[in-house]
Amino acid sequence: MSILSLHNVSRSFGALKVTDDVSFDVPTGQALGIIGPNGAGKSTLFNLITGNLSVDRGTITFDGADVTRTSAMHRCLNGMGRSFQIPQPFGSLTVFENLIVAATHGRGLRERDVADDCADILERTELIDRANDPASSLSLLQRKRLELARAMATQPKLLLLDEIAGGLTEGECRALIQTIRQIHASGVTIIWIEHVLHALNAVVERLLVLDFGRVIGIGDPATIMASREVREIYLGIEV
Ligand SMILES: Nc1ncnc2c1ncn2[C@@H]1O[C@H](COP(=O)(O)OP(=O)(O)OP(=O)(O)O)[C@@H](O)[C@H]1O
Repeated sequence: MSILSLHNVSRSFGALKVTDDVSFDVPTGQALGIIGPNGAGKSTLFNLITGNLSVDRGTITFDGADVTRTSAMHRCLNGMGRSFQIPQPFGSLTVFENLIVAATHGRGLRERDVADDCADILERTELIDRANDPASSLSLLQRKRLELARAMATQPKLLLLDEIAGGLTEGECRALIQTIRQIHASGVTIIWIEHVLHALNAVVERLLVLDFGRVIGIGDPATIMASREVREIYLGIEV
């Protein structure tokens, strides 16, 4: 059973085809990693999946329903949560208030109905000690954790992570991986765009490679990373 299916999805910006006839399925409960060179179209693909951009052609099915023409808000309310490449929390609000905003808007509920869940998410993302501090006072790792927590506050069935490990030290990266593994183990399906390959490989069961907007490989991570095409195109290694 797939929670997400893309069928022949394409999108251009003017003459530039950024998403080119992309089709793939994500089985419920799986973690899928997406890799590819800068400009390959990874973030654009996320924006098409979440409804932040509209497709030119093709269909997107989420949780059994065709969502191709629905809004980003509709998809969020129905269980798609995402983080953004550049965290943009409400800096003057506290960490807890940031979660409340995400939860009330992302789930269509009132504050008193989401407060306990928000506290629980702050525990799981190791931010509970910073709950009453302004978001602007957080370290980079904590801002990444808040980005993750805000996505989790919408109670996603499918969590999309856009380069959440970028810029972290090795130790910070390991700590974040641990949290993401725990979220995945709790049953959340994950699609994760990442350049930090060891972080991806610690979590995902399948890898998809994009190049010039096309899927050039999808499968188990070891097979994908060993393939001649991926090594040539993505890693720039001549074989
Ligand atoms: N709104 C837009 N208008 C015009 N061109 C765009 C737009 N958004 C993205 N592009 C172009 O589409 C291509 C793919 O961009 P995208 O951000 O999806 O790539 P990416 O794989 O996520 O890159 P990175 O790894 O650097 O984040 C790039 O050439 C980019 O300049």
